[in-house]
Amino acid sequence: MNEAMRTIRIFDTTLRDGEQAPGASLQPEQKIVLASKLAELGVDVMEPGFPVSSPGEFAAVQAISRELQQVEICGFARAVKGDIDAAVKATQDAARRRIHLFLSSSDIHLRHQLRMSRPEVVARAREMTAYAKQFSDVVEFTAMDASRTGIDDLIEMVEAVIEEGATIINLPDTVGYALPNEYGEMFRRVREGARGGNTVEYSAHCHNDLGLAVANSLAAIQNGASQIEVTVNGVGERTGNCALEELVMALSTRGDMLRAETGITAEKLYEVSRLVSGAMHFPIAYNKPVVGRNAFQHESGIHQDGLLKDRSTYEIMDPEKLGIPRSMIVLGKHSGRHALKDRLARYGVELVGDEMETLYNTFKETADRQKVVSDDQLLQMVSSTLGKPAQVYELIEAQVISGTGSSRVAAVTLRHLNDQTEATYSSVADGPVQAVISAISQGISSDITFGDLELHSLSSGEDAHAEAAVTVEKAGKIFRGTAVHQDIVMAAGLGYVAACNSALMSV
Ligand SMILES: CC(=O)SCCNC(=O)CCNC(=O)[C@H](O)C(C)(C)COP(=O)(O)OP(=O)(O)OC[C@H]1O[C@@H](n2cnc3c(N)ncnc32)[C@H](O)[C@@H]1OP(=O)(O)O
Ligand SMILES: CC(C)C(=O)C(=O)O
Repeated sequence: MNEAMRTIRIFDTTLRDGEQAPGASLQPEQKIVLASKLAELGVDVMEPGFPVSSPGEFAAVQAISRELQQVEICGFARAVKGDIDAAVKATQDAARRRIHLFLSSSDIHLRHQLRMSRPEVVARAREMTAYAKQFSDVVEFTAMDASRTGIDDLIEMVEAVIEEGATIINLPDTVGYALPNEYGEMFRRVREGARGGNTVEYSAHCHNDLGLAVANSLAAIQNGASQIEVTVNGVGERTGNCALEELVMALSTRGDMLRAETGITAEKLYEVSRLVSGAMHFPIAYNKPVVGRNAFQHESGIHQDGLLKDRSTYEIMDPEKLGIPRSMIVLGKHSGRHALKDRLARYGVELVGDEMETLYNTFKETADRQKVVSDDQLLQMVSSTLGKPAQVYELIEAQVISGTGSSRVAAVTLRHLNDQTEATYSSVADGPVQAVISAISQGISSDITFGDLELHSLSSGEDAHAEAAVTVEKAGKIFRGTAVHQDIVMAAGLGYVAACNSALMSV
């Protein structure tokens, strides 16, 4: 018989440990917006900051405690009265709150950072836990650097804080050093070996220095942890923390083996990931699990063929269930005829026999010279194969006047391929890309609205090329267009026109 499913509590520390990543600092107003999105996502506990660390941090934790009554709020503190007082005060108005205090347990930290003896540290842990307990029934105690602590020393500290009323014991892998079997074993030994060890809840908090944060968190779950501390996109100190989206999807995808689930609404994962990335100005790696651009995109013909026959051949999760717009096929030099035919069919184009072979050969020659082939380029190839236009709009020219003043002036020329007319449009905006997009919009059907633009550099150096991916919306549906150009403004304009062509020609 299958083991019963356990529910794992998600403790989100994006706004505390996540924000400790160099360059990730957020303003209190940004924290408030992100906190409400995290609450919608369904996190169980939220650590919105470190109240004693600055007036802004205190204000953010206080505002979030007041506004988000549906989530348990955590006040973070060193084993110092002043820190606990600040955490208590900042979380005063939360509907449910906990005090989270931490103190190092490893010899390395005791000797080199705290410069305290073990008896002194254990006494401090006791005293501060008892102090925090006066203010909150729920007290989480973290033995910092637990994974590099001798097991007897760790058990001694855990027993002391349990006696003083700690209700949750967090055993972090502070420096991302542990291996999954060691980390899991530590939880088992503390749980079974500490006096009162079976009366408290256990939490894992893992860092990703060796790329093991998620694996270690799963090992902790398999050894009794019922709370996992995570951050969106895995942001955090150094190489970051256990990524919320990766842990959640590992549990949901491999629930058959892990027998544990969370209360996270998977459909919101992608949106929250993008919001955090935007607010922190931290781009998401293309190959990042779950939310990275390539997580559900395929360029190889054999994979594309399998996916078109049945997506389970090469995908273990459904991107649409994660709120990720599906665009699984990317055309490039590794693509085959099945993928080409599928893409053409989206535009109502069907080529057979020699025409298909001609297009395929042109496609491969072009693809050999560049990273990816955009839809716009493909449709141009179709036009030359058939000897007649296959797109609705073509961007003939785009010019922008930039300068030190506050506005940019753009002029674009569009050709309407059905009747071969050309027209020029102009616009003024704050930035050059905005000016070009706005000028193009004037010549495009009014039922298409601009959605989003992502610009990336595909290479570095003087001949660097920009890749633009643009989305537009028509009748509630999203369409995407991509373009590559040495001129960043042209790349954006061509990508926009490609997206509009997709919207107009899509069947
Ligand atoms: C693994 C983690 O993520 S731990 C959290 C790390 N996060 C942060 O540090 C972000 C916010 N920090 C800050 O704003 C500041 O460091 C503050 C306000 C907390 C402290 O600032 P300062 O008082 O100027 O101290 P500073 O940061 O230079 O040094 C840390 C001090 O805390 C002590 N300390 C470190 N951890 C603890 C702890 N858990 N309990 C008690 N004291 C501690 C250190 O030993 C050192 O003490 P010392 O001054 O006696 O040598
Ligand atoms: C203090 C704890 C929670 C921590 O952030 C760590 O050990 O990395």
